[in-house]
Amino acid sequence: MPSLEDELFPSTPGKFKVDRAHNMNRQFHRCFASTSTMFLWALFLIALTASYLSFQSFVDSGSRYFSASWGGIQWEKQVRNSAQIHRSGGMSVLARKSLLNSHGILVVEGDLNDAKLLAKLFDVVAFTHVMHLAAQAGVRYAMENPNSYVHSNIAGLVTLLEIGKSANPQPAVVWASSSSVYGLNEKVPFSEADRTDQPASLYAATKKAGEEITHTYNHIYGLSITGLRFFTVYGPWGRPDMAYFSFTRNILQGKPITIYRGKNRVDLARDFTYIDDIVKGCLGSLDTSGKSTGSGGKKKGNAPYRIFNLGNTSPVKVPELVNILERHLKVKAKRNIVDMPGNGDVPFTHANISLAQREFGYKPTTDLQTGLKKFVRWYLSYYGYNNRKGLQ
Ligand SMILES: O=C(O)[C@H]1O[C@H](OP(=O)(O)OP(=O)(O)OC[C@H]2O[C@@H](n3ccc(=O)[nH]c3=O)[C@H](O)[C@@H]2O)[C@H](O)[C@@H](O)[C@@H]1O
Repeated sequence: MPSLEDELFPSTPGKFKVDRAHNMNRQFHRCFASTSTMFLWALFLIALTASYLSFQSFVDSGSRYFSASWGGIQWEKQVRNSAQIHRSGGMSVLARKSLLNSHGILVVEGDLNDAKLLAKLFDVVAFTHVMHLAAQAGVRYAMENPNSYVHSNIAGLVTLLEIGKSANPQPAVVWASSSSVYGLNEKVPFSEADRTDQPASLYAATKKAGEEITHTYNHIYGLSITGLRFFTVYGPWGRPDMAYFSFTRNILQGKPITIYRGKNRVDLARDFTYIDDIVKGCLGSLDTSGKSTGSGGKKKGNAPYRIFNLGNTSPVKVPELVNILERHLKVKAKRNIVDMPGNGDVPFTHANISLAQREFGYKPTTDLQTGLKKFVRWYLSYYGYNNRKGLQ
């Protein structure tokens, strides 16, 4: 009898360490920020994979992480209906699984490495765009489970690109790269043309490899490619492994938090970017993605190959992040300050977003103070802390 862990996680090595306290009887929610923008494309959102998503939140302890099977006339009909191109106006929602379902958007639970499933989906629907957000994410976990990064971020990406290049019509592909590709780059703020040949972690190296691999599919097959370098995304429904999330949990539970400090005791800093701003960047990328030129694996002309930074352009030091959380939670953190271990972390990130601003008007509007307030409000309500006195 497979253990609950096996039930919850796929066959791939990509086991993301989920805090089981979050798991127990939590409804499976695949979550994205909601947006009022209308999707005018038959969009294939690859938000499920053998490992965790950038915006993955909680998995129901009772349900299977992957649906047992797919296919058949009824299933194909559901996929087709769900991918119908709607006329403009109205609301298309990227949010929780149940909400997606209530808007007639079918969520197909499957493994990014399942080439048969992806081929079937493209056989059933002529997708015009793919928004590929699935990955084994996380800088530090790569040292514990390196194969899961290769499996999802390299093999999984190639599986998707192979299906995309053979599709007719070929979709335009927008996918999640990472600010971590800048690695040990010291020129700030980071611009897309800066050095990215010194990744500091295996995770960053697989994202950099993804940029090179997608370039070959653009060059050989005419796939339109847009890579988005996300800068430390945070917000409601986020990832429990990330600092802002795990710090909130520990502060509320009275447990200590570990704050890494760089060389010469310098504070680390990140260009934290709120999820709603990231979603606007994703939508802007889809709107302007340009068409793939090939079909059935044959290139018929040059197709766009683009890379954009999606950041907030104002890095904040990690200790300041903790100060803001303490203010919103009205609880003092138990700080344990240690020198940054050699775990692939970089001292700072800082995005130059002028390219995305020029190309599709990307403009982040949520500062960290405001974004963390929204996150804390969501966290307290989702985990039922609301009845605590004195907490907002
Ligand atoms: O920008 C990105 O592309 C990356 O952003 C995050 O990576 P990271 O910035 O390391 O985010 P956190 O893990 O939340 O760490 C934020 C900061 O807190 C620090 N930290 C983290 C954990 C901890 O226990 N203590 C601590 O001080 C980290 O060194 C870092 O400076 C995501 O985890 C990556 O998946 C993503 O690719």
